Amino acid sequence: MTREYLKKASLTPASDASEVHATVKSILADIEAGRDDKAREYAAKFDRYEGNVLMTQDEIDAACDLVPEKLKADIRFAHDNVRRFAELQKGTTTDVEMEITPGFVAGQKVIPVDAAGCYVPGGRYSHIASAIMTVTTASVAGCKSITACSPPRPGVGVAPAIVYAAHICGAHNILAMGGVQGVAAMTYGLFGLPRANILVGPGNQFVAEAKRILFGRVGIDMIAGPTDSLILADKDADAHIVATDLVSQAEHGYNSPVWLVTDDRDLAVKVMDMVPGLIDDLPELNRENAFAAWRDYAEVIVCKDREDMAACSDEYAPEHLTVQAADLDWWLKKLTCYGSLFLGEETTVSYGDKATGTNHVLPTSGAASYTGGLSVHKYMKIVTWQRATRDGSKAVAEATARISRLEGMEGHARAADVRLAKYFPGENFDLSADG
Ligand SMILES: NC(=O)C1=CN([C@@H]2O[C@H](COP(=O)(O)OP(=O)(O)OC[C@H]3O[C@@H](n4cnc5c(N)ncnc54)[C@H](O)[C@@H]3O)[C@@H](O)[C@H]2O)C=CC1
Ligand SMILES: O=C(O)[C@@H](O)CS(=O)(=O)O
Ligand SMILES: [Zn+2]
Repeated sequence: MTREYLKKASLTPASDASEVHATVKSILADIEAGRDDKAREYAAKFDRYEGNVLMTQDEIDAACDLVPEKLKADIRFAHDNVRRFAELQKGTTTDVEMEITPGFVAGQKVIPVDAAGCYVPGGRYSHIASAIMTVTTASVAGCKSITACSPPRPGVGVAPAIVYAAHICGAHNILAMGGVQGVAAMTYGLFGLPRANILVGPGNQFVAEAKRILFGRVGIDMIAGPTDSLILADKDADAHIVATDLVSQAEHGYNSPVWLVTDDRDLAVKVMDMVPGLIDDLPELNRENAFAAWRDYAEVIVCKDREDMAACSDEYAPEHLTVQAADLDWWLKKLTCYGSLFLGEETTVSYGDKATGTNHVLPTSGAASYTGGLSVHKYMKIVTWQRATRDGSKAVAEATARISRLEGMEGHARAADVRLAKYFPGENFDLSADG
């Protein structure tokens, strides 16, 4: 049996890519030329915001005062989990050194980048959790300057809970600016900010494209665009939970794909019957997003067995991958392409999105085939160093001279020759290409 598509997407995240590219490229060029004033113009155009951009301490304090105590406690709970997980990950990459050959030592040193620019999305929803995920990891990495930027609401500014989260997680600057203009402000060093060395954080297709275009002059974490999610479910999965979980991630936006992959046709049919009712039951904005995402981007695929399900999932390389099937250890071992994996019904993508401690800034649109999500490591440069004694350099110099000469790189070879001549006068070396 080949794979059977009970539902096939009519659109993919690449559908409007060239239009988005042209729009973003021209906004970036405009802002690079027109600096702060041009960025303000775009904020007025896209977000109807004309207020202060770089938040003052008084503005930050006033926003924090507006956040209810219970929500503050929840934000601190999530921050603590993300911080401790980031610290654990940081400990896995450390400075090391070894004596490569006698007298010749080579080492690795881990250095955090100076300035991190953290994008916190806020067009449709107030992504408090994204502020926690990005700022906390930058802070644990040891970045000296951390800027959080997020779209302001007209007449209000950045959502107070986002300001509170960015502040307690360690942001040094908070910028009331979203979209391409926010990304540009951090990259070009507008509003008195230092130029970012790395841009991190998720966002819509405009934000993701801005990061993609700017990559090279600034580092980026990855392409973390519109959310996507895949659920692997077998015959024993609870159809209501599977359907609820699919809808939970389709609400992100009209362009958020969700996919169900199963080897049980009956389960697939049950889930497809349930989804429209669950979408109807959502508040208006969420309903509109999920309705369009389910109609245009969702897929339901019946595979012949679990081997085929795993292969199918790896082809999608989803941002979020959930397994609601027997033998979770088998799946953990088998699956290779995902941003974050949720094993069993007892956990769910929403937990990881908001509070578990694993990062929710994750690769989308298949990028999980080559990268994982945001972690403390994305801010850390792993560099190398070396030093040698004169005796220790001898064997390396001889090999270098001969290899360089064989390559035709006489200048390189002579850098070795002069050292051999200086350190070992009177000794003869055969440093010819065929020596
Ligand atoms: N991959 C990941 O790890 C995560 C991804 N996300 C994704 O982040 C996204 C958030 O999107 P939004 O709510 O829209 O917030 P957003 O903050 O990413 O985008 C809002 C900004 O988009 C700009 N914009 C809107 N229309 C535009 C246009 N026509 N031309 C140029 N700029 C325009 C505006 O300047 C506005 O400030 C969703 O797609 C969600 O799925 C969210 C969290 C995590
Ligand atoms: O793409 C993601 O990771 C989002 O699901 C995270 S959140 O739900 O917007 O917090
Ligand atoms: Zn989510």
